[in-house]
Amino acid sequence: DSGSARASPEQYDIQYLTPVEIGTPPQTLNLDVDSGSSDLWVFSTEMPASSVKGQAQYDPSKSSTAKRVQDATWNITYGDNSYSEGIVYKDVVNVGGVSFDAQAVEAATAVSQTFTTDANDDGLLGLAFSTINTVQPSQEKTFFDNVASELDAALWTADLKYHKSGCYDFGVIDDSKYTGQITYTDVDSSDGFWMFDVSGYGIGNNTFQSTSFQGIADTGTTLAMLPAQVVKAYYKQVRGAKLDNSQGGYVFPCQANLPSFVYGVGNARYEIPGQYINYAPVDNDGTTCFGGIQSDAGIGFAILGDILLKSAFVVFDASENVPRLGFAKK
Ligand SMILES: O=C(CN1CCCCC1)Nc1ccc2c(c1)OCO2
Repeated sequence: DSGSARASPEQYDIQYLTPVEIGTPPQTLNLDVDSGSSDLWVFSTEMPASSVKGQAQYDPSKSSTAKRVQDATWNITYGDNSYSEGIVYKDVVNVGGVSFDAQAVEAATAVSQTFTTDANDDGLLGLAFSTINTVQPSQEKTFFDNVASELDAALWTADLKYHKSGCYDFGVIDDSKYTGQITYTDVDSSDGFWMFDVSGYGIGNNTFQSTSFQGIADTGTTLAMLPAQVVKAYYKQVRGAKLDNSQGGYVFPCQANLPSFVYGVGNARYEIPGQYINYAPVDNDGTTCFGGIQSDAGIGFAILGDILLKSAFVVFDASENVPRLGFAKK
């Protein structure tokens, strides 16, 4: 079995949304596929109308295959302090043609303001490791863990794009989506994340610095949060850039000509074009812009979010004893 689903960007590529069919007859919700968390949760008819502003809601009462998981609850707080909680059903879930008939569908009963204000995002589909799923008293499995044994290969791939729709594929590596070789590197999943070593970095055409640091491949995070010294060195190359704590990070004149950012995976080198690093204006007249590369200070590891992931074709491979990540140019 294998399948493919669209990943469509919201404004500024803040996140990418993927249509997911839930229940019988299928209810289609647009979810944020998030390799940085492991709960599949949805806006639902179980939450107060005041916290729903345009989102599609999962209605278990309209699904003949929905079964309540008695006494099960969940609650999750993300790195940006957004929050959701609720109850649990088992139901059919279909992503890009890959289906599982008893997936834990976590129906929200409450969400934080940031979720309510994003009318297009109907919930999340977590693809990190099931060890950090938040359902209590019995932890549930991610969609990928549930379907892995049925897939032609126990892997999924991310082909995110700059201001364009891309794809998440399940069970197959589509060789037409990348060029050259895929470079693989081992994953340390002990914290539940797709965590690996970045082997170094380079700024524009400057010499590559072979200084490795740990990071997680996180499709659910917009920006690339990197070690403070790396970020400082990058913006030193941008005239007019400054760390503006009132904005929450480095900003620069929107007209700035940004250098590219090179990152290493093993002996391979991948480049984020400078254009990708001009994330979005912070003011209405578009004079000051917010950087797509920011500091990971206080997190404990780097977060390789969409700004970085969209520069490559990425393989999330659980087919061997040790999980691994593959990167290829495209
Ligand atoms: O919170 C997220 C991503 N988050 C995923 C769920 C939807 C809303 C965005 N990323 C994140 C992860 C670690 C962080 C952080 C942000 O800010 C500081 O540390």
